[in-house]
Amino acid sequence: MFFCTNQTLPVCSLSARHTIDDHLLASPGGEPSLIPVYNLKAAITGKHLLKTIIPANLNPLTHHPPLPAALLLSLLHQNLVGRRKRGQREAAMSLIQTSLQQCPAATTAFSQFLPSPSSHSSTKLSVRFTVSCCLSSSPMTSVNGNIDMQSSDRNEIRLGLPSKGRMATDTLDLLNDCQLSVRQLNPRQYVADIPQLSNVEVWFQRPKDIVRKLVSGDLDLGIVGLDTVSEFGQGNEDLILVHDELAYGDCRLSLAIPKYGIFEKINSVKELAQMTQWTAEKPLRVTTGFTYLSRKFLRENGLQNVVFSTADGALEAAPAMGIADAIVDLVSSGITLKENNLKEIEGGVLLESQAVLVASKKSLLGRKGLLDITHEILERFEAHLRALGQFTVVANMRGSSAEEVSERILSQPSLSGLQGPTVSPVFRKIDGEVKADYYAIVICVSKKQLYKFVQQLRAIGGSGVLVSPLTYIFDEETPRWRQLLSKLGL
Ligand SMILES: Nc1ncnc2c1ncn2[C@@H]1O[C@H](COP(=O)(O)OP(=O)(O)OP(=O)(O)O)[C@@H](O)[C@H]1O
Ligand SMILES: O=P(O)(O)OC[C@H]1O[C@H](OP(=O)(O)OP(=O)(O)O)[C@H](O)[C@@H]1O
Repeated sequence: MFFCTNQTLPVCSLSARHTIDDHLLASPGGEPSLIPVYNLKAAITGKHLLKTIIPANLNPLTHHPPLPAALLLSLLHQNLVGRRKRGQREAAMSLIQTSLQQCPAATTAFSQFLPSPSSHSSTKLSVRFTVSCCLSSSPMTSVNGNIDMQSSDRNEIRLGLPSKGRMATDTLDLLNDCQLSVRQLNPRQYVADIPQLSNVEVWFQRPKDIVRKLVSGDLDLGIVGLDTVSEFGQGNEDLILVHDELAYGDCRLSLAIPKYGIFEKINSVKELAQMTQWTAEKPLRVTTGFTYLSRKFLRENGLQNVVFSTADGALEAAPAMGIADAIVDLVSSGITLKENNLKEIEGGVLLESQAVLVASKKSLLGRKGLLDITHEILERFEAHLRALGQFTVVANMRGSSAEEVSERILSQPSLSGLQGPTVSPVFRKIDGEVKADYYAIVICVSKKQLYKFVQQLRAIGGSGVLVSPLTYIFDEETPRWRQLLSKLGL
């Protein structure tokens, strides 16, 4: 990413590698279908495809007010190394050229950089673009090398999801289970949408970048582990937990020390802090990816003389390599610690973590439509997660009236379900007359309690028990929604 200037206008250039193979291959009959992608007129208003080539933190197409027509798409580098026939390549180039010619500024750039046809000799077609936008006013600033497009200017709501790692698949599964499937046109594309939620852009990012971008205002909502929010959010009050228990990504952030040597008899943080070894000259050496939380935790636990080092993974190797005395890392099964001769100690858990839905408070209060979208996502998550732990049980019970059957059921507190049983008569023809001497009961039962429930039901005359999974349980109003409104002062 780089900046350049022209004489009168501030110009920002972004470069992004983008392969056009997929668009070519996807088109019926192998004919290039580049016009929607590279037609600059369409690009200015049609946000859809140009997003493919624009990095997450700048979207000139959705910039509001709309950018002046001088959106400059310049073809910088062309590397034709694909399985393209010469005719197809030429057709593609001609389409690009036609499209670019619709923007006078772009035409110049294109003719400057268009490679000669003789260079189209390889077997895979890939093109690197630079997207430049010229602005008559300058809403862009450069902050630590990042471009700040005054993100509040955009109209879309942005949801950040983990692009890879442990959380990625489970997050998509959760959304899928809530009928909020993410539609990603190309696995290499970092932007996607959720057809059920209009005006929502999904941006795939590394978990820590999701938190950073929530803080910078480049994302509005995100799903990451609580550990990541706590470490990279660093207590920032703009970050609000909308749902703090999404029921996956369970792990704990723990301090661990070797089982051997000077630590053999150390079994608690208190004992670790009381060791006389740690001095200003020879401090406790801790390797962690969570320096913010670790520093706070160790200080609060009386460990003053500590130095930190970081690594991107496999931290458990650090003590055995002689690089560290202790580590602070995520643990779930504990196998990695065990296999590396390390142990957790009493009082050494910094944080219990699982996946959470987090939002920017500023966005919630300022971005049009975000509160409604957040409400919908929250309701769907809550309804799905509540249902996950429950079965619906339908059973028959002989009785003289619905009230009498209900009384029998309610006499057993564990049979009362969420609000109480639904009891309805089962009509049969008895001696030529339609009568109800059986009642069907419908109750929600915790999955863990199912067998005990069936036994109790039988004990009071239940029979023909049918058990089925539940998809959603929508409550009257989710307590988390009320909590969110109160955190926002609404
Ligand atoms: N062993 C584990 N068991 C369960 N959940 C874990 C475990 N390790 C990590 N997690 C959760 O998954 C999240 C992502 O972890 P992962 O290691 O995949 O991140 P990453 O994107 O590869 O991070 P990094 O950018 O540091 O490489 C963590 O923040 C945590 O919430
Ligand atoms: O308690 P366990 O079930 O053994 O899991 C713990 C390990 O899982 C995570 O690492 P990950 O596998 O994501 O690899 P990494 O070390 O490269 O981050 C974490 O950093 C631990 O190393």
